Amino acid sequence: MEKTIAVLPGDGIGPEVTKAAIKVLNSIAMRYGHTFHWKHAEIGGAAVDKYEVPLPQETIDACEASDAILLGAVGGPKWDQNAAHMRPEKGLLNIRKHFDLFANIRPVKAVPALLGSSPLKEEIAKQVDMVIVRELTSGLYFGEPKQRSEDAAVDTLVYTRKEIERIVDTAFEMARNRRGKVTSVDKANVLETSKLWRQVVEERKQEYPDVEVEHMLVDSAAMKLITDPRAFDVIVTENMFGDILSDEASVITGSLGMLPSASVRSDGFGLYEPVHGSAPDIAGQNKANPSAAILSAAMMLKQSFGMHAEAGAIEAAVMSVMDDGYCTGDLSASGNKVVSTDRFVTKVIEELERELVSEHIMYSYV
Ligand SMILES: NC(=O)c1ccc[n+]([C@@H]2O[C@H](COP(=O)([O-])OP(=O)(O)OC[C@H]3O[C@@H](n4cnc5c(N)ncnc54)[C@H](O)[C@@H]3O)[C@@H](O)[C@H]2O)c1
Ligand SMILES: CC(C)[C@H](C(=O)O)[C@@H](O)C(=O)O
Ligand SMILES: [Mg+2]
Repeated sequence: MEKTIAVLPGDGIGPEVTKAAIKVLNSIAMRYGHTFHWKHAEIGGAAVDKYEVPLPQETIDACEASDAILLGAVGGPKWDQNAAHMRPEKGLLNIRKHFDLFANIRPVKAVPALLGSSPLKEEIAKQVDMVIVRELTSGLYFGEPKQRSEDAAVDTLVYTRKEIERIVDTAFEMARNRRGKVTSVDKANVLETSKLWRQVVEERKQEYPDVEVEHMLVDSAAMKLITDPRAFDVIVTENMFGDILSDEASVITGSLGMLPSASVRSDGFGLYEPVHGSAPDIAGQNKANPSAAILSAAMMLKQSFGMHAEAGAIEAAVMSVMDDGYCTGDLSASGNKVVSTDRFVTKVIEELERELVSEHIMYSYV
């Protein structure tokens, strides 16, 4: 197959982990006979510096001319004092909205070689296998009015029935292909948007009689994620709750640097990015864990291009390098050998080039 991929490295460790993902994808292209064309463009702080906007039209054009988008991370102290419309994060929010990427899929699965790095007991962490389905283009991030004066500030939480229906349907479809359980997380004891959310889940569940549904308040869900994460299969929730719960869930796997994500719309077009941020504290030091970016690239192959075997090969290669005892500094507690970002990527590519690599599908989300 021939595909064009827009690459938006962004800021901090974004360029380091994106470069790693591209190396892995080039190795896949060689092995499976695909051609990937790369269209590099700026987003976030890098775009603010060059174009004075966090999402320039040039970047939108590059993405529109591509089959999928691969993104690193945005943000950093250099731009933290910027006005809201000039913040790197605004570029990320705008690109999600522009392309209507309403479904943010964040799979969380225990990695056997990293159980020693999980803050949870091994017997709990090792059975974790869930997907967080986060609504990404509405809610508190986008609601109007959004404004600030000297003595007061306003953010607005709005959800329409249609916005809730489409994300809830995404979660039900996914649960059908997994263990058949959806946990809808809200704050229906306080928020009107959550009451509508809960009502829509109740209505939509009539179409999915084979799926078990439970409702959980977000504070209780945050507690349960740590005490009994095995109880979750598919979690569906609104934008901000999903942001918070996914960082919390990520550390069960040992590190935020492990968690990939896909942000997709109904026709399969998507943006793929690690869940983590630009990690300014380790940027430019060849220390970042590239796994989340590499596994996000695997999600792209599977979800946007239907390349299931190729995605499975990448997931297997990353796991195999960890099984062989290699990791980056964020996972030093696992007892594995700490190597640089570059060395880790070289190891992954060596695994991919070994004919024996098993094309084992680790994450189940499509
Ligand atoms: N999707 C995104 O682009 C995204 C996501 C989250 C935060 N951010 C932005 O990133 C900046 C920094 O935010 P933060 O510090 O709160 O969150 P962060 O995710 O960047 O970092 C949190 C901690 O995790 C570590 N970490 C994160 N990714 C890692 C990796 N791949 N390998 C090893 N260690 C890793 C960092 O070193 C840091 O100690 C902010 O400007 C924030 O807005 C961007
Ligand atoms: C950087 C920020 C705007 C973003 C979000 O909150 O969505 C990030 O935390 C994420 O999880 O992708
Ligand atoms: Mg986040």
